[in-house]
Amino acid sequence: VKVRRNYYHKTCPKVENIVRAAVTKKFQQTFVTAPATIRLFFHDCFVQGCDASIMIASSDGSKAEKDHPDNLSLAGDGFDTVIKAKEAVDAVPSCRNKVSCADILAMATRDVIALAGGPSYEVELGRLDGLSSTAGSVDGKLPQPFFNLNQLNSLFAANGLTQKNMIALSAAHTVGFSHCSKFANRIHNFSRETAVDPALNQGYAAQLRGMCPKNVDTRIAIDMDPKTPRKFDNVYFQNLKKGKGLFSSDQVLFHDPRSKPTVNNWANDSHAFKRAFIAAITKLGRVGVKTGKNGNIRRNCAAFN
Ligand code: HEM
Ligand SMILES: [Ca+2]
Ligand SMILES: [Ca+2]
Repeated sequence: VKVRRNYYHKTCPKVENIVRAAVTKKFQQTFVTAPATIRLFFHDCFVQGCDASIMIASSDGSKAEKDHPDNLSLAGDGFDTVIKAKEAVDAVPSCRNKVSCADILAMATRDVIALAGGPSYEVELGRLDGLSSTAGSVDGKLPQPFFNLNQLNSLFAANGLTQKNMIALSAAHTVGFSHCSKFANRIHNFSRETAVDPALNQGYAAQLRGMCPKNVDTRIAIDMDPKTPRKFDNVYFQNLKKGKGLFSSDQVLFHDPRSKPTVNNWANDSHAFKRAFIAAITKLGRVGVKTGKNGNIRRNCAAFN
């Protein structure tokens, strides 16, 4: 493991306080800060590792990761959170250009989870920023909402994460929004026999059809957790037990006998869930960490130095 606690102890000892203050301010302006930042961290870590490659803007000649179709629905507030926190860090003369964008994203993610009522944890630091970002590199690296358990497990295993880690991290869908297109197949044209996915709770399906009618405006997004959309809690698992998982990839965690016991456990035991989530997100933060010549500290998170 290359990342560790207190990495900036000498160079920028107050970095965690500086980031927390900037993130808190942004969170108070809009709740979307929380889900947008958490998802940004996930999409960063699964493509080329946790190296802020997701932050790079496309330039004339090359399309960057953020413009791959799987990343187009990342909310702008996540990017803005990292940029604001970086500005706050760089405003302190001794910290200027000493803290990586990848670490700022990891700290901001930790902070928004706590702000949304989720578990608090010590964040490991010491990631350098990556030196490449291409849309092509995203192909096949991110999970799709129609994935089954085997597909989910193999993609997470490719990043060193277990099925338990995957289930714990999926609970990030306890906050935030989804566009209607991401689950439209489950409520309008599921199969030749039935328009609505039989795994969906009937009442919930009717609600979803009301919020997301067939030719709904593509910009419409709805809460992913119908019960506590603004609280980072284990209600995600309680929802799955009621057939209220929004994506097939959520619902399958309760329907597949291999993952069902874990869902049942964490639906009943929020402390066990919190412990598992902390272990999983800490492991996620270690994926593909760059050090030495493989990275640097970007002056501008959206552009290479
Ligand atoms: C397990 C496989 C996963 C699949 C198939 C998946 C898929 C999706 C999809 C389709 C959306 C909706 C995007 C939109 O329409 O705007 C979404 C949102 C979200 N995902 Fe996932 N996701 C997965 C795992 C994760 C993980 C591991 C995390 C973080 C640890 C995460 C965090 C989020 C968050 C916070 C949102 C809400 C974003 C917002 O409100 O801006 N997801 N996910
Ligand atoms: Ca990355
Ligand atoms: Ca919730």
